[in-house]
Amino acid sequence: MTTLDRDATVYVAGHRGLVGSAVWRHLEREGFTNLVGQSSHELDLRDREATFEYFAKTRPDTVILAAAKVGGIMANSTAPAEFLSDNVRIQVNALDAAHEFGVRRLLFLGSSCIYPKLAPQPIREDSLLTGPLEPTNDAYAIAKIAGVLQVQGMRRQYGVPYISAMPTNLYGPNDNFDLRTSHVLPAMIHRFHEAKVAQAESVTLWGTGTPRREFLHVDDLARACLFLLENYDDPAPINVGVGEDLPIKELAELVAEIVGYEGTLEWDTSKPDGTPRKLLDVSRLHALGWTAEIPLQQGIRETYAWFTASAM
Ligand SMILES: NC(=O)C1=CN([C@@H]2O[C@H](COP(=O)(O)OP(=O)(O)OC[C@H]3O[C@@H](n4cnc5c(N)ncnc54)[C@H](OP(=O)(O)O)[C@@H]3O)[C@@H](O)[C@H]2O)C=CC1
Ligand SMILES: C[C@H]1O[C@H](OP(=O)(O)OP(=O)(O)OC[C@H]2O[C@@H](n3cnc4c(=O)[nH]c(N)nc43)[C@H](O)[C@@H]2O)[C@@H](O)[C@@H](O)C1=O
Repeated sequence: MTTLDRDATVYVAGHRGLVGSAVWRHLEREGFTNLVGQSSHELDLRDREATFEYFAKTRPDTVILAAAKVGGIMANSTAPAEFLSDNVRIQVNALDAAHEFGVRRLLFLGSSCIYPKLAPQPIREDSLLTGPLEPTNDAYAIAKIAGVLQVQGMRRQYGVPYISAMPTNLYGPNDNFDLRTSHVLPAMIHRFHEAKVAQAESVTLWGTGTPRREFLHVDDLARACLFLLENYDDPAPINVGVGEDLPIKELAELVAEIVGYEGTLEWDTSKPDGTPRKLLDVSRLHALGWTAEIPLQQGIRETYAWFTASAM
């Protein structure tokens, strides 16, 4: 157990995004006084020289690497070259700069999609690299796997206590609600809200509705990030999830009820389903003493309230 110095410089890379903004809020609540962040316009982490200059100037003590090119199933499957290239460049530059400028603690965020498409459920950390990937996000997964391996390599070669966490599907305030590029939960909130306002008779969702997914509120993830930085120091990536999943069809019914949409659901089966199931085994995290706290229904209610307030 290492208690992070509340006055040390902590760089939250991606601090305006879903995860980075939640991490920032949590660290502020926990008394951190010297948080730093840059928008992608101020610092494009794909630019190696600019990244090294920023680290040289800022000299962070701790880094949470939540900057990435991120998107839902369609964004991933239609722009694989960008998902691979952007993410490899962002993480290689940030990790190299962290080592060069003496960052003491670093958390790299991967994703549950790095595991094989048909991994035994719930998915244990040691399933990594045991089978073929899900084709709709294989490019992104390969980039993230490279990040996990770089962190492991840096630990072995330089002896730095850097770690990797693998969150399950996330949701919450500051998510991307764009109907083409978002993940399923923000897409459903947006679609059902629009349909309620327009009094539409039906809403069309993607795929068959049969795949199962697990959803973690981003405020829970933010708590887990600090917890891991203070309590976890191992080369193996660690899963972060709730330990429960549900079919997309049931999620749709739940979101429709919360939003107050009473029309029917249609399924566009020309759109991809993705992996049939992605439930993380969270027993290692539970054994360390951390569990998720925000129930799905409450989290969706709060996210819907945030969505309507921010759309005003
Ligand atoms: N959302 C999810 O369901 C999941 C996310 N994760 C992981 O969590 C991390 C954060 O994801 P999330 O918060 O959802 O994503 P968001 O898209 O909400 O945020 C991504 C952030 O990265 C920044 N960013 C993107 N490209 C660059 C760049 N070239 N240079 C500098 N900054 C950049 C963006 O900055 P700006 O806003 O200034 O443009 C933004 O703040 C990622 O590593 C992702 O893989 C893992 C599992 C699930
Ligand atoms: C976090 C994770 O997220 C992605 O993987 P995913 O879980 O498959 O992504 P998703 O949230 O977009 O979809 C989940 C399920 O939901 C169905 N679905 C229904 N209707 C809509 C809909 O309207 N939009 C979306 N996006 N999906 C829909 C959709 O067909 C699929 O069956 C990867 O990018 C991966 O890289 C990654 O890291």
